[in-house]
Amino acid sequence: MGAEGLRAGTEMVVEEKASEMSSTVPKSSNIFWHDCAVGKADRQKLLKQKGCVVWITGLSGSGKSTLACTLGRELHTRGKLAYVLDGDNLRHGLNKDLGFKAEDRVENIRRVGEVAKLFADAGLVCIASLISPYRRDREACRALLSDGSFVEVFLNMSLELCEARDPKGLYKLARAGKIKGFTGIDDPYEAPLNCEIEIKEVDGVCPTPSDTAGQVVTYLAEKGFLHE
Ligand SMILES: Nc1ncnc2c1ncn2[C@@H]1O[C@H](COP(=O)(O)OS(=O)(=O)O)[C@@H](OP(=O)(O)O)[C@H]1O
Ligand SMILES: Nc1ncnc2c1ncn2[C@@H]1O[C@H](COP(=O)(O)OP(=O)(O)O)[C@@H](O)[C@H]1O
Repeated sequence: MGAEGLRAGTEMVVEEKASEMSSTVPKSSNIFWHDCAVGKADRQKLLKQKGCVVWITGLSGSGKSTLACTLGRELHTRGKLAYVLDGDNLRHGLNKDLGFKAEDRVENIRRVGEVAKLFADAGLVCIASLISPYRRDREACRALLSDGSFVEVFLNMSLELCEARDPKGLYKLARAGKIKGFTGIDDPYEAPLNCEIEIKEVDGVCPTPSDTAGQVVTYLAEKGFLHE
């Protein structure tokens, strides 16, 4: 095969691989996918686990960060490598240029979805905890992962409960009109329609973080993510 034929063939493979790996068509042209000799399967073998994303969604105060950390610790104790991507924390760095208007939230979720996908590709259990209020954006993150490796956990706590907790005093500020566009008050939260795990209050009592983390660990184990 001449140099031209080889180049065309290589570009075709590169385009196929890139479209498999990326969510959107890149803006830049003349970019090429470069594969490495060590792949996801090799990393999973090394770690004795399978990469996946546990995506925790819910209102502010619903317990996302608490669950993310409890789950992270539980997996660590079991010798499984996990990493928490917390919305609040990421807004101090990667997403510090973003606010809370709709388009910023969309971009926030898109970026975290892509980062989570990289962590899963690295072979880790990536725990993402963000309000992620728009269904479409969560579904777009789900679509980035291969079948079954996006596990959506919905902390379905009532606004009343979250507002009563109000650990940061943000609901109080939102009610006083000092924060505009606060999720659940004057900005929407779209509940998942088909999440893998839904956590609800039972007789007004919320399951403990430890019980919920246990439920997620059981799910991950049953689906085969905690062994190679
Ligand atoms: N307007 C408004 N609406 C909702 N939340 C607000 C807002 N302003 C600040 N905060 C604080 O930001 C945290 C949510 O960040 P996220 O990145 O998870 O939000 S989102 O997914 O982009 O909607 C959220 O943290 P959590 O309480 O842990 O959910 C709040 O502390
Ligand atoms: N399962 C739970 N039961 C009782 N209180 C909880 C539970 N999970 C979290 N909390 C408390 O609720 C508040 C909000 O939790 P947090 O994890 O910060 O929520 P979010 O990240 O969704 O804003 C905190 O004071 C936390 O200690």
